[in-house]
Amino acid sequence: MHDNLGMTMGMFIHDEVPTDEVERREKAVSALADSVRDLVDATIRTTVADDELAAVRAEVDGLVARLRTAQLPGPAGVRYNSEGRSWNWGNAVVGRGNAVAPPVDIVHDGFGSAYAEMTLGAAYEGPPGMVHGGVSALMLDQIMGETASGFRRLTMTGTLTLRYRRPLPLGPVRMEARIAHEEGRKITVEAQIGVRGEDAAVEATGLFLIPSWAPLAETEQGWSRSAEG
Ligand SMILES: CCCCCCCCCCCCCCCC(=O)SCCNC(=O)CCNC(=O)[C@H](O)C(C)(C)COP(=O)(O)OP(=O)(O)OC[C@H]1O[C@@H](n2cnc3c(N)ncnc32)[C@H](O)[C@@H]1OP(=O)(O)O
Repeated sequence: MHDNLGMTMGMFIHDEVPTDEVERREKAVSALADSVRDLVDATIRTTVADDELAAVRAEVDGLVARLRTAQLPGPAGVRYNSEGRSWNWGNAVVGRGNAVAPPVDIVHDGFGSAYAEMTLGAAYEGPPGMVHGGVSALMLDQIMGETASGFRRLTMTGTLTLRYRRPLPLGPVRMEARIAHEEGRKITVEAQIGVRGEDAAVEATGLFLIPSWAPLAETEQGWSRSAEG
């Protein structure tokens, strides 16, 4: 029996918020996420006394309670309006409202090719002073998925293969992805992440699939590049 695992195109939420309002809200949400990201870094690195930690915690709990006075019943989802603007503020890599996501701007330099530069700080540590291998995989999955999709079609990760060639130090990093091959609903993407100007730390190959329940191309929908699957 064919099983689409419960996911359909209908899970992308049509939300008729005017684009200028989306952009105003996005700025405000991003600014808060930036501050919360700073809070995460400070929480990891602080050496203040225990009673000061407890006092800060009480204030943070108060802030959480204020935000919860009005909130969505579940995750943010992927939304779009009929002007072609889409937004995905909860996405784990590029979500503008997600303080867990490193602040990443993926640049698409033509269909089938993309790159991004970002700084991965203390919150992304695995081996001492190094980027966690799962974080590299996460970042690569996102840029590879976006590259496969090109925001023209919906793609999902089928198989991701990673080769960790050398440890990646925390700090500024660069990743790149390009479509290597494409046949029907199957798109092979190659990518890498590393210190800019140095040999790749992690190399990746991924098979991305346009699900059988999704159209082969969605260009007529005109979704902007901030849409995510
Ligand atoms: C709307 C407008 C656009 C806007 C939108 C833009 C979005 C742009 C941003 C995206 C950026 C997101 C970046 C994060 C990307 C994730 O994180 S996606 C989340 C992780 N991945 C998943 O959850 C996928 C889970 N798996 C599934 O949902 C389903 O198994 C799949 C992958 C959709 C495939 O299901 P299906 O379409 O029903 O395919 P199926 O008929 O089973 O198989 C078709 C063919 O593919 C092969 N195949 C199936 N599964 C696999 C697999 N896992 N590996 C290898 N081959 C496979 C089959 O063997 C078969 O091959 P052939 O026999 O035809 O040769």
